[in-house]
Amino acid sequence: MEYVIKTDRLTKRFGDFTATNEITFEVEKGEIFGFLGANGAGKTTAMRMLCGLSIPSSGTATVAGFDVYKQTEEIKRNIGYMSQRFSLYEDLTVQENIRFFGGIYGLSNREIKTKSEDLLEQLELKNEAKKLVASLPLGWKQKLSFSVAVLHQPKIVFLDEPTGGVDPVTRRQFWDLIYEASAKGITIFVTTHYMDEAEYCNRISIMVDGKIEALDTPANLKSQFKASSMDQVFYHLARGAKRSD
Ligand SMILES: Nc1ncnc2c1ncn2[C@@H]1O[C@H](COP(=O)(O)OP(=O)(O)OP(=O)(O)O)[C@@H](O)[C@H]1O
Repeated sequence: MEYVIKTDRLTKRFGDFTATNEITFEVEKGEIFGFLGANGAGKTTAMRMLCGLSIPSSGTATVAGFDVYKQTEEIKRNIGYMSQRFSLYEDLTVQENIRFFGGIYGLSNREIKTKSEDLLEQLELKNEAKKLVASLPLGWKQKLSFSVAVLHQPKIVFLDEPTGGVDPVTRRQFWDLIYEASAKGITIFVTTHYMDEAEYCNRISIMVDGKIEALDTPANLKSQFKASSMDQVFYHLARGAKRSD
C-alpha cells in the first residue's frame, strides 16, 4: 500500500485551546478522502498543517513523503490547493489565469500552451478564453479553479469546500473532474458540508471538537451507525459537539 499522507497524533494548539487534537490517519495514493466535521471542528487547521502552511504543536505527519515540520517548501511544490477564499484572479481572463498559475507551478511556456489548450477544450471554455473570470458563473469558476490546481499534476490536491453555493447538478459535474484526476493517480483530500459529496468519496473521516470520531467507507459508516444516509451518520456524531461557530 502506498500512502501519500500519514499522520500520527497530529495536534495544533492556540494558547490553551486545542483546535486539532491528536489526529492519526493515512491516505492512499489515488484515494478520494473526504474530511468532514461541523463548523469549528478543526478541519481547516488540520489541512493548513498538511499543506505546510502551519507548523504543528505536536505529533508527526508526512505529505507526499515530506515532513510537515521541516520540508514545507517541498510539500508546497508537490501539492495543489483550492479553496473558496484563494483561487482565481477575477480581473484576469480565463487564459491569463491558466498562464499565471502554470508559471507559478513552474511549467515551461510550451507546457502551459499545450495544457491550456487541452483544458479549455475539456472544460468547453474555448469561447470564453478571453473573457474575464469575473464574468463566469460560479460553477465554471470552480471547475476552472480545480483544473488549475492540478495543472502541474501534483501528487495530492487539497480542496477546501470546493463546491460551496452551487446546485447538485453542477456539483456532480465538478465531481467528474475529481474522478478523472483520481484515475490519473492524483490523491484528493476534500472538505465538504454536502452529504451527497460525502457519498462520492472512497473513505471519509468525521471530526468532532478537534478529534477524528469515525473513519471508514461511506457504506461501512452507514452500517456501523445503523443509518440509511450519510446525513444520519453525520448528525449522530456531530450532535454532541460542543464547538460551533
Ligand atoms: N489562529 C487561531 N487562533 C485561535 N484560534 C483559532 C485559530 N484558528 C482557528 N482557531 C479555532 O480553532 C477551531 C477550529 O477551527 P477550524 O477553522 O480549523 O475549523 P473548521 O473545522 O475548519 O471549521 P469551518 O468548517 O467553520 O471552516 C475554531 O474554534 C477556531 O476558532
